[in-house]
Amino acid sequence: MDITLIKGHGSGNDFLIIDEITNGYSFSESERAELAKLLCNREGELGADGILYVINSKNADGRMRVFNADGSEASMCGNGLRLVARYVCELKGLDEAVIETMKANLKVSRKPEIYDGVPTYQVEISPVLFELSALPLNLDQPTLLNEKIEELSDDLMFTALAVPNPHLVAIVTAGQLEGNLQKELSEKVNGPNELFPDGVNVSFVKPLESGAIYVRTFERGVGFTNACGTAMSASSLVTCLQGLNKLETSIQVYNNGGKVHCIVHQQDGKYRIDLIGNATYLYNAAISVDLSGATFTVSRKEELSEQQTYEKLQGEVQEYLSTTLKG
Ligand SMILES: N[C@@H](CCC[C@H](N)C(=O)O)C(=O)O
Repeated sequence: MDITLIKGHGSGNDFLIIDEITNGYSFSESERAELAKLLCNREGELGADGILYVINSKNADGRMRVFNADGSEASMCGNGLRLVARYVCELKGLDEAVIETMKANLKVSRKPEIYDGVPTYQVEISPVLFELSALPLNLDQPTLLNEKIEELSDDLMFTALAVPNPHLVAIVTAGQLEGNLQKELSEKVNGPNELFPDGVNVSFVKPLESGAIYVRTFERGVGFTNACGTAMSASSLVTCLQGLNKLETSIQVYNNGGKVHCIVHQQDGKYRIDLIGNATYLYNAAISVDLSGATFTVSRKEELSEQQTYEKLQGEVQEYLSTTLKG
């Protein structure tokens, strides 16, 4: 099969965007999963954290389906939604749109550039659920709010929430960011285990200056990524719940691939988060895929220049983190 695609990233969390709206592809469910495993493999010519399928929607401007690099489907993807927001808005000539995702129709809009030359989009992260059944997390209690999980760590305090994909968040010290602690416990809860039967995205959050945090995430279905948009949103909310940040106020969220802004809203007892950040395209490509042989060839790859500007932002972020993260 012949496929055209765009490779892009949000905070260095990179995706292959495949447009099923205008290209008329009719992939089966297993083909979508197999394509994710084949094309996202970092040893191949493309490589990515996942595939974003952009599909026609009956009740929104477009629909996003997200497949992780291991072929599993996720209910939501914050960094990916910014890319799909850009794709659908540019395709349809819109400044704002509604995108259907697995569990909710979400508002997206184009925003002033966070950094000169960096296309910037705001996406809604919602619904937010604390019931452990929403992740699921098998503990004999209804919620987990800044509490220990004996099986995972003697001293870390975790909060579990679904936004609506599942997240486990711990606020940590600089020392706890070092070493293998996050990797070991993330591999445990993303392998066969009784606690999280569907796996979970695991974030370590380090408060920086007032109004700023650093978030590192081990993603379900992928491993460590440069950033995870839903994780940064969930982590911002957790810092508000713990009095480290304020509701309705922009929080600067630093990550290994850049920086986003999150604003946590509370209305009628429910939370919703605005995630604002880059939607950068790297290249357009055309490929020819043989799924039965699990091979593909790239017939065209057209690099775009946007990344050069993004790298300036990323350079500044890395410099800032090199001085603030240790404290
Ligand atoms: N990187 C994404 C989340 C992708 C899905 C996640 N790995 C899951 O399985 O829930 C983001 O930016 O939110």
